[in-house]
Amino acid sequence: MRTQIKFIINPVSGRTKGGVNVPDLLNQLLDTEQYEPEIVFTRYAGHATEIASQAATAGVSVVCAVGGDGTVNEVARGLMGTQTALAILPKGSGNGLARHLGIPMNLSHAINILNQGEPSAIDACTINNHPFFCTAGIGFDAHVSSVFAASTRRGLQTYVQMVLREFFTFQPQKAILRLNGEQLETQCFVVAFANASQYGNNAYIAPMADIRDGLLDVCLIRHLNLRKAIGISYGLITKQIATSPDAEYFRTREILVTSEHAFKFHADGEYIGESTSFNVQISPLALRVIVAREEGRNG
Ligand SMILES: Nc1ncnc2c1ncn2[C@@H]1O[C@H](COP(=O)(O)OP(=O)(O)OP(=O)(O)O)[C@@H](O)[C@H]1O
Repeated sequence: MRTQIKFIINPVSGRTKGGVNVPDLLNQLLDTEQYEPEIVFTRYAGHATEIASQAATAGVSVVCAVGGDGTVNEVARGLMGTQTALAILPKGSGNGLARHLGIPMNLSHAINILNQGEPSAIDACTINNHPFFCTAGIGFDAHVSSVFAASTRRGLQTYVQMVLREFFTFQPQKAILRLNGEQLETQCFVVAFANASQYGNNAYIAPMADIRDGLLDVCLIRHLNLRKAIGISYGLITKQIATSPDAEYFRTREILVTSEHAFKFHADGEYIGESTSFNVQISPLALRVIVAREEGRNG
C-alpha cells in the first residue's frame, strides 16, 4: 500500500527565491510507487496548522511543509504528539530546522531525500506555550525578529543591515534565570533556547545542540560591545561561538526567566510579543520527521 503524503505549500514563503513550481517538480521527481500525494496551498497565516492537524486526525502518514521556518513551525505544531511525520521541502530564507536535519536546500535533492527517507523522532519545545522546534529567544534576536516582521523588505542583506542598525541602540536588561535548581541574576543581551543548533542560514547559536537529547541548550550573552559582537558573529557562522568567553551555555529540561522590564520573544524566528516572565520547556521525541536514512541513525 502506498504512503499517503500531504504537501502544504505556503505560496508567499521564499519570495526572494522566486521561480520554482513545486507541484511540477513533485510530478517529475516524487516516487509515486511509494507515495500517494495530495497538494494543498495555504490561504492565510495559521492555515497550515489547521490542515496538518486535520491530516493527522485522518491518519495521513506524512505531512510535508513546503515553505520557510514559519510554515515548518505551523505544520509541526499540528503534528506534535501524533504518529504523522513531518517532512520538509525548504523554500524560505533561513530554513533552520531543515538545515539542522541535513535536508538539502535544493528542492530536487530534498524530494530525493523524501523518496529514500525514514521517520525519526525529535524533541519539541514551547516558550510560554508557543511551540518551537528549532530555536526561541528573548532579547536582541527577538527584537530583530520584531523589526524584520514590521518591514516589507526581505532577504539576507536586509536582515544583516537591520541587525547592524539595531545593535547600536539596543540595551540589555536585567533578568533572573532559574534552571536546574539554580538561580542566576544577570544582564541579558540575548537568551537563546536551542533545540536545533542554528537559527537558520547556518548561523550556529548552539553548535553542540542535539535535537534528540531531551534537553534545551541555553545560550546566554550578557552584554556586547562592537568588538565582542564581531567575535560573536564570526563564531555564529564558523560554529565556534561556544568557545567565546562572551557566550555561556547551560543544558536543561526547563527554564524560567523573569524580569522587571518586558523582553520581546520569538519562536522559530517569528516574533511573538513581549512578556516579563518566560517558561521554556521541552517534550522529548514528540515530533516525527522524515530525514535521510543515515541522518536518522546518526544525527
Ligand atoms: N497564504 C498565505 N498568505 C499569507 N501569509 C501566509 C500564507 N500562508 C502562510 N503564511 C504566513 O507566511 C509567513 C512566512 O512564512 P515562512 O516563514 O514559511 O516563509 P519566509 O518568511 O519566506 O521564510 P523564512 O522564515 O525562512 O524567512 C508565516 O508566518 C505564515 O503564517
